[in-house]
Amino acid sequence: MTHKIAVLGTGKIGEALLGGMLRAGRAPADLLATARRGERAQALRARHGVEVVTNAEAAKTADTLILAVKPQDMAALLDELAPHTPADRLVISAAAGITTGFVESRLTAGTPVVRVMPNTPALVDEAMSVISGGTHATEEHLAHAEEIFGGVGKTLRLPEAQQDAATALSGSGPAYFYFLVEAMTDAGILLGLPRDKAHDLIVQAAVGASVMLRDSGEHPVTLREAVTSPGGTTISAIRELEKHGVRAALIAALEAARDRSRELAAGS
Ligand SMILES: NC(=O)C1=CN([C@@H]2O[C@H](COP(=O)(O)OP(=O)(O)OC[C@H]3O[C@@H](n4cnc5c(N)ncnc54)[C@H](OP(=O)(O)O)[C@@H]3O)[C@@H](O)[C@H]2O)C=CC1
Ligand SMILES: O=C(O)[C@@H]1CCC=N1
Repeated sequence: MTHKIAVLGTGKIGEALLGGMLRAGRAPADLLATARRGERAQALRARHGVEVVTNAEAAKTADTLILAVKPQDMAALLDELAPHTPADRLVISAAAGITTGFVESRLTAGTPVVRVMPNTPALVDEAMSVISGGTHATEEHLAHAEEIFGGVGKTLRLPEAQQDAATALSGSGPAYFYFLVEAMTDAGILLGLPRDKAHDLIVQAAVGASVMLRDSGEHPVTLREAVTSPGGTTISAIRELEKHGVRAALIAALEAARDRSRELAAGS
């Protein structure tokens, strides 16, 4: 029997996962999607060739349900799903803050639930997905989640207590880098470069630095020191970053993201 996977609430992250599963070789017939609006359903069918069904149909038909609605929409979705979801379905929640306990409490007792925090580089198969199991999730369920999310990048298992922190680091992480690129491109404008050239210079510096961080095995401090020539340009910039508290700002920013994830768990 083929294993059917449904994405429920196919927005930005849901569509990224859907596309990734297709690139990884799953047949469109083995995938289902759900959407709230007709035009969204139409666009998903046109772009991916998958069937777009109701949430109830997805719960009845698919073996694995990936819930990708906003945390604020999760309670309503679970209440809609509960009467149609047999306890043998694997339910994977990708929502920030939402605990496996919350999902379990709204579905049939014994339903296996896995919490996953992916990120948008799933679109280019470079996601980081952090995986935690709920009360009834077995090794087999976790391995199945790893197989799905491993198709769009790296996976890491962490205790659920660390999911809010992981959300702050890797879930939201890409946004911080885009923000830095945007700010550094503005700096290029100030220094008199055309915007498109400034953008290209910073993006390639970011790509090069990212590949070195990932592949060189060197600590970031070592890599930074190699750029920082005595009496040179880099240390003049680093002094300004330290003077303006950029390290403290980043620590505070990620702490705020972690706290927001906790608030979302509480339904606010
Ligand atoms: N964006 C990201 O980088 C990441 C997001 N996440 C998590 O993924 C989830 C979705 O985020 P994101 O993709 O950014 O948000 P989106 O708003 O793009 O996606 C959510 C989608 O769910 C749809 N939806 C809401 N309720 C229902 C319902 N009852 N039935 C069917 N579809 C429904 C929405 O429809 P409509 O279009 O009508 O609003 C929307 O298309 C969140 O919980 C977030 O925490 C996790 C990791 C990274
Ligand atoms: O901003 C958010 O809430 C979601 C979760 C992680 C990334 N985006």
